[in-house]
Amino acid sequence: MTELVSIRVSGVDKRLGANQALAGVSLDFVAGRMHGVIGPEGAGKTTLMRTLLGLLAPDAGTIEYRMNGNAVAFDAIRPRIAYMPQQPSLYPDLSIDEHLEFFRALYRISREEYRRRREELLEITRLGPFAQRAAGKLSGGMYKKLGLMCALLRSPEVILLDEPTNGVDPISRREFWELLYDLAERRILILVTTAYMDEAERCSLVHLLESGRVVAEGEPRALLAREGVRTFDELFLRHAGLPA
Ligand SMILES: Nc1ncnc2c1ncn2[C@@H]1O[C@H](COP(=O)(O)OP(=O)(O)OP(=O)(O)O)[C@@H](O)[C@H]1O
Repeated sequence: MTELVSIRVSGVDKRLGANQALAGVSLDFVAGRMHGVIGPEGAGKTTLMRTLLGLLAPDAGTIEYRMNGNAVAFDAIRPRIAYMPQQPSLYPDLSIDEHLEFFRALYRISREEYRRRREELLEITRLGPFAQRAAGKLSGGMYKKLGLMCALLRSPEVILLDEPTNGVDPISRREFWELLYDLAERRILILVTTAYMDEAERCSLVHLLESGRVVAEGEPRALLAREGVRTFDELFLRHAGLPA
C-alpha cells in the first residue's frame, strides 16, 4: 500500500556563498498531489529540492515530513523519496538494462520485485525496444526517461523532479507528462520544477518562486483568476517586473 507523504516547509532560509537562495520559504506539499514549483533561473528551485532531500541544511526554518498524517523523522522518509536531478548522471556506455540492473543492486531490490518493476517501467516509458541501447546513444527525451526510470525503480512515495523536460522535444514532453499523470494516480506526492509555463497548468497546485521567495501559489486556474492574468507566461513576466 502506498503511504501518503506530505511535507511542510516553514520559514526556510538558505544562503549559498553570497546568494540568499531561499528567503523565508513556507510551502505545503499535500499528499497525493502534483505540485509545480516554477520560477526564473536562479529563483531557488534546485536549492529547495536539495534542502527537501537533506542534501543542504536550512540556515533557519523547519521541514516537517508526515506519513499518513503522522510526523516522521527524515530518516524514515529518505528511502521513500526519489530524485531526478536536472542533469541525470547516467553512464554513457551502459545500456538501459545495465542501468536498471545497476540501480537494482544499489537499492537492493529483490529479483522478483525487479522483474515486475522493470517490465512496468519499460512499458510506461515505451523504452522496451531500446533496452540494449547505450545511454550515450539515446535521444534527449529518452535519456530523461531513463533518468526517471532509475529514480522510480524502488517505488517511491515522493518524487522530486528538477526540470525533467528541459530541452526535450514537444512529443517527448507530452509523453513524459502522461507518465507523471500515471504516477499521480497512484497517489504519489510529485514535486516538479519547470521553466515551461504550459506545464504549470498541468499541475494540481503551482508555487511561483522569485529570488528565493514564494510570490504566488494556488490551483492553476484559480491562481490566474486571482492575479488577473490569462496565462502563466503573463504571471511570470509580471512578477519579474517585465511587460507581458
Ligand atoms: N553553490 C553555490 N554557491 C553560491 N551560489 C549558488 C550556488 N548554487 C546556487 N547558487 C545561487 O543560489 C540562487 C538559487 O539557485 P538555484 O540553482 O536554486 O536556482 P534555480 O531556480 O534552480 O535556477 P535554475 O533554473 O537556473 O536551475 C541563485 O542565485 C544561484 O546563483
